[in-house]
Amino acid sequence: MRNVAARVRGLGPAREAAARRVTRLVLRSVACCCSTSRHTHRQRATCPSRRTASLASPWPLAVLVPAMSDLRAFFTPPRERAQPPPRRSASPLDARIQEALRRSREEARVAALSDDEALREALAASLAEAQPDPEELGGAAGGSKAERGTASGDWKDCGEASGRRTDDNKPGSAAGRRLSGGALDGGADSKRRRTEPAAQRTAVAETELKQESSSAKPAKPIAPLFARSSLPVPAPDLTSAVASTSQTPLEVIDRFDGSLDLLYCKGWLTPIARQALFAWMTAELRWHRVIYTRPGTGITIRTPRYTTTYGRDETGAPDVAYQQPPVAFPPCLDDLRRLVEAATGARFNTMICNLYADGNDSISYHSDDEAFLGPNCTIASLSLGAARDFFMRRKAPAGVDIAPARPDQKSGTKGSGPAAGRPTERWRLGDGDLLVMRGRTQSEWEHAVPKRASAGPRINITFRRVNCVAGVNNFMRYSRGDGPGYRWRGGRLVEAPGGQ
Ligand SMILES: O=C(O)CCC(=O)C(=O)O
Ligand SMILES: [Fe+2]
Repeated sequence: MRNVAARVRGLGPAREAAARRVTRLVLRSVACCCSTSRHTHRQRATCPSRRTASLASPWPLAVLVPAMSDLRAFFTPPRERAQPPPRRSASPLDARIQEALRRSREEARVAALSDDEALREALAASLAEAQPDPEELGGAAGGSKAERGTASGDWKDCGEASGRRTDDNKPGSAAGRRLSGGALDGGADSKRRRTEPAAQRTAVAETELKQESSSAKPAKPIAPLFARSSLPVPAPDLTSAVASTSQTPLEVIDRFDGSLDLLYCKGWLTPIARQALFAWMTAELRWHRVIYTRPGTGITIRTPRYTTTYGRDETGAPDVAYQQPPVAFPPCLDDLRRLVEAATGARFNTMICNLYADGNDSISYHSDDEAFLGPNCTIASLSLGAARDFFMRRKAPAGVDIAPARPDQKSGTKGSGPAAGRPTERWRLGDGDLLVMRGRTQSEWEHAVPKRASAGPRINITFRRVNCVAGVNNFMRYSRGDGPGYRWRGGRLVEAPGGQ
C-alpha cells in the first residue's frame, strides 16, 4: 500500500483513496504472489512471499494493466462521473498513472531478482534477438547503405592517412591504397570514388556522414535489469584455463586455397566466465563513442559503437613517446589474453574492445591490415553477449571491379569471375565464441558486423600484436579518442569522468 501511495501521490485525495481501494480489492481477489498456491485469505497473511504482494508486484499488475483504460473512470469520484468526460485524445492523468504503474512494476521485478538472475535474464533477452535480414549487406555496391557504405569509411582508413606517425600513411601502403581508391579497394563504390569529380565525391561522403550520424544515436537505456549495477562488479577470475574455457579444440577453417584462414570455437569461454566477464566489462570499463574528422575531407565521423583499447607495443618506448600514454591491460583482461594465446599459439600485446549497445551499433566492411600489425597478422576475436552476424567478403583482385556476392548466395562460386561475384562468408558469432583470423585473411578479405533491427548488447574483444608506437597511437586515437567516457550506470551508458 505504501507503494501505491508513493506512485499516485499528487493525484488528489479522492483519487489516491480510489487507488488504495482498487489495490485492496485486487489483493483480496488474486492469489498471493507465491503464484503456485491458491492460498486462503488466512494462509496468505502468513505466506512469506506476501510481502511482495503490493501494487508493485507483477501479480496484481497483470490484472490492473489491461484494465488501464477504465482506471481514469474508476479513479474519478462519483460526482464527477455523472457528467460526460471531457473529450481528450490523451489524458495526462492516464499517462501519469500508466507511467507510475509501469515503473513500479519494473522496479518490483528487478528488486525480486538476484544479481545472477538479473544478469541471466538480460543475457537471455539479448540472445533472443530477431533473425538477421539476409538482404542487408546484399547491395552490389558492397556494404549496407545504412552503414558508412564504403570500404574506405572506417576509422582505420582515416587513422592511416591522418598524417600522424603511422607507417600506413605512406602512399604505397595497403591503407593508403584503400583511402585513395587504389587497387585493393575493389567494388563499385571505390570505382565511383575514383571516377567522380571532387565536389561530387564530397556530396556522396556527406550523405554517408548523415547516415552515419543518424545511426549513431546517443547513449540510451538498453538493459534496465542492470539498474543496480552502480555497485562495483567484481572482476572475474580467469586465471585457470581449464575452468574458464571449454577446452574444445579450435576448428581449422581453410577455404579458397588458404585465402580464408580461420580458427573457430563455439562457446570457447565457459558460460560462467563469459557472463562474469560481460557484466564486469559493461559496468567497470570506461567506453568511448569516438568522434573524429576524416582526413582530407573535413567530414565528422561518429563511430557507431562504443570502444576502448589496452596494451602497448614492445619497443620499450616511454610514455612520452606516445600521443596519448597507452593504458595497461586490467589484470583479468591480461589473464584472458594469456588464455587466448595458449589456445591459438599466437602472441598479443594489445586489445580493442567494441561494445555494440544494440542492433543500431555496427562496424562496416574493413580489413585489419595496417602495416603496424605486420604481414599476415593473427587477430583473435572473442564475442560476449548477444549473437550478431559477422560477414566476410573477398576483396576484388587488383584492378578488377567485381561486386561481392550477396550474403545469402552460396559463397565460393566456381571460377569466381565477374558474373559469379566475389565470395562472401557469413558467421553468427554468439556468446563466448572465439574466432581467429590469420594468414592472408586480412589482406584478401574484409569483414563487418551489420546493423540489425533489434539486438541486445554485445561485446567483442580483439587481441592484436602491434609492432611500433604508431600502432598504439592509432588504437588510442580511434578507440579512445579525446571525447568523454561512458560507463554503464542505472541501466544505461552515461557519461562518466575519470578512470580508464
Ligand atoms: O565485432 C566484431 O566481431 C568485429 C570487430 C572488428 O572487426 C574490429 O574491431 O576490427
Ligand atoms: Fe576488424
